Amino acid sequence: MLERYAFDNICRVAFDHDPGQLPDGDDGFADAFRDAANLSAGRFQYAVPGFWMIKKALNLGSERRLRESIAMVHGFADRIIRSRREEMSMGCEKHDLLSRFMLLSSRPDVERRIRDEVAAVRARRAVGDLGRPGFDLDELREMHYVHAAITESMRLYPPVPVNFLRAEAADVLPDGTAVGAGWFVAYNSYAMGRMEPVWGEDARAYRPERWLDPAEGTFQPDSPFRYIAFHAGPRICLGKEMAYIQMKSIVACVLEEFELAVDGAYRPRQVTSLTLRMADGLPVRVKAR
Ligand code: HEM
Repeated sequence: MLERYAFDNICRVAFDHDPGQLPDGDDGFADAFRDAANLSAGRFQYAVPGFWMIKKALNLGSERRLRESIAMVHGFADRIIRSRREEMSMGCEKHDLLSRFMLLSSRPDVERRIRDEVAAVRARRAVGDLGRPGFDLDELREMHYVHAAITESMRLYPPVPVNFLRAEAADVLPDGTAVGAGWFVAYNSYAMGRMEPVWGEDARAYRPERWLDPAEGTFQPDSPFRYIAFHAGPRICLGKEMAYIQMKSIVACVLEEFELAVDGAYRPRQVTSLTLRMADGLPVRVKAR
């Protein structure tokens, strides 16, 4: 559900199109996009590296499906671009906002602290404004613990778990490692988020407090080269701040209204794709408060 929600929202921002994946819509574009991402990621998993090139040349199996999915995605994008050009030539443009969901690790103590913080922010409102649904930008900025809880979730479960870049020219990495022209350089954010040399002995523990100033309780950002979930350097994610606003807003609004219970014994099967996904979703018991 969270994935379908994220997809609807990113499409609203990028294309001003609602693929209607929520509540349980069916959209050829969404399926084609998902297939294209999964099949491209699958190219890295062949026992014989580069075998996909032969399948591609012969237009067989997964490569044929990938070609069809990409054609559908391109066709969709071309139609959107054409219609936007027409709209712009007629002098009308539309603007929209993006939301993006994330998975919050289920821990009753964390959930309680989030609720306390959200309630405290709401309580600071003027009396006549107390019941207004949602939170404005300033209120979201005051939610340091929510910010820390989300950041900590993405340290352990980065939405982009592995990232590959291709060196255009020969180069040398800061630690002296030589990289040849045309080489692929990959980093594994999922592994980095769990490494003791990077995060200390409690690297695998979900501990939002590690992001908070002990005295002030305010969020303390870390170097993007260490906390790599949004990439780092000149190509760092451009939507990071927007993503936080939306994730915080959703976490605050959902936890204000509902109690969520995840079966601690359930181990979701993670899928290797361009983004970190769970094969069968995450069953959650939801109770109105
Ligand atoms: C939790 C949410 C998000 C995560 C974890 C995330 C992560 C990333 C990562 C790792 C990259 C680098 C990809 C690469 O260079 O290979 C990236 C790039 C980018 N992201 Fe995000 N992203 C998120 C949300 C968003 C949102 C909401 C937007 C748009 C509003 C966005 C816009 C972009 C753009 C435009 C780039 C390309 C930047 C460039 O290459 O110069 N992202 N993101």
